[in-house]
Order: sequence, then structure tokens, then C-alpha cells
Amino acid sequence: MKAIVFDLDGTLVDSAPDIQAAVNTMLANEGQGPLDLPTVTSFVGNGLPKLVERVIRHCAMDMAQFDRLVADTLMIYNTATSDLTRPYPNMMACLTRLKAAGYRMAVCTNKPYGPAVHLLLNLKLDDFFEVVIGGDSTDARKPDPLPLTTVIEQLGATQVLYVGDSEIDADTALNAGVPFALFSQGYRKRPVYEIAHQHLFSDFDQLFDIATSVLGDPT
Ligand SMILES: O=C(O)COP(=O)(O)O
Ligand SMILES: [Mg+2]
Repeated sequence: MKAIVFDLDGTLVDSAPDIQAAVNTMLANEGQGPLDLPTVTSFVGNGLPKLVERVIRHCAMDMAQFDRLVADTLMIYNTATSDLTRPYPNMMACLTRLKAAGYRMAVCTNKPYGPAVHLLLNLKLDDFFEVVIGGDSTDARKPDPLPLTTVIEQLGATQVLYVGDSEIDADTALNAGVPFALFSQGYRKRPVYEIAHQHLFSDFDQLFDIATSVLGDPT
């Protein structure tokens, strides 16, 4: 059984404005001023605890408050809508085409599981994915291979393509021994040539051909 596993933030959707809004709500509750979008975007990728740690450092706040601020930000995340999150162009059409062709699909994200599922429901993407693994679903976060190998195990997939937007996704795929397609329009921090990948795309209308070239027939 062949499957395509997707990262979420910066890959399927441009969700940084919602992440920025959640961070700024947390900061406002702490009497701090807001952070701009590029700054918050640069903190995304390693999951919520790391995001909060980076915000605390950037704002010279008290690291002793870390656990409380992670819990606060998670609560804000859990109650937030996805109003500012946008699907990347042609993404929906690509998933529809892949599903119709018979490929199985899943999500492997460092975003916490609850907010990830909310986001997928709000954007009507949930029906595409058989398995969703979030940053708090297993004992390790990407780039540890465990989240991705857990997805593969739960799907019962024999062949997989991982699709993501960041260095972390590239390392995850490498660590799990899975071929990787890099989406160049997300939140990566380095140039694409410095990020290990087997396939590169800038528009979702390129991904179907990549998937068939890597996986062949869906069954
Ligand atoms: O929430 C994050 O830090 C990153 O999420 P992602 O793994 O979907 O890119
Ligand atoms: Mg990402």
C-alpha cells in the first residue's frame, strides 16, 4: 500500500498568521507587546514548546514561566479558529486527485494533535487523511523519525513519500529512510540547495507527477 504523508504548517497551509495571533494573545496576557509575522514564522517548525521557548528568549521573559506559558499558548491554540490560515494554491485539487487515484494520505506535524485536527476540520481537509500524528502524539518530535515511522505503521504502508517545507522535515525523512519532496514556498530557513531532498516543488500542481514517479501505481 502506497501512501503520501504531509507536514502541515507551511506545507498544506499557510498557518503562520494564526500562530502569530496565538503568540501575540499569550504575550498580551503577559503585558508584552506583539511580535511581527516574519519573527514568529522563524520560530515555527519544532513544535509548540520550542516556539514558546524562542518567544521567551526573544522577548527576554522569565524562562521559569516556560511550563505555564506553554500551557497558556496551547489553550489559546485549542480555542482559536483557523480564520487567518490559507490553503496553498492548488493544494486541495492535488489532494483530491491523489485520493481519486487511490493513494492513501496522512499528516505528520510537530503542531500539537488537537490544534492540528481542529485546523484540518475547519479547512475541510480532514476527509483526506487516515492518520494524523501531532507533536505531542508520540514520545518524540520531528526530526526524530518516530512520528513518521508511527504514521507509516498505523497506515500499514509499504512505500511512502514524505512531503514537507522545512529542514526539520528533510531530516525526519532522512532519519526514517523515506524519500522526501520539499515544498519551497513554506517556512524553511535555508536555501533549498542546503536542504536534503529528492524532489522539489513550488506549486501543488507539480506534486501528482512527483508522487507517481516515486510510488508508481497506488496499490
Ligand atoms: O508547529 C510547528 O512548529 C511546525 O508544524 P509542522 O511540523 O506542521 O511544520
Ligand atoms: Mg512545516
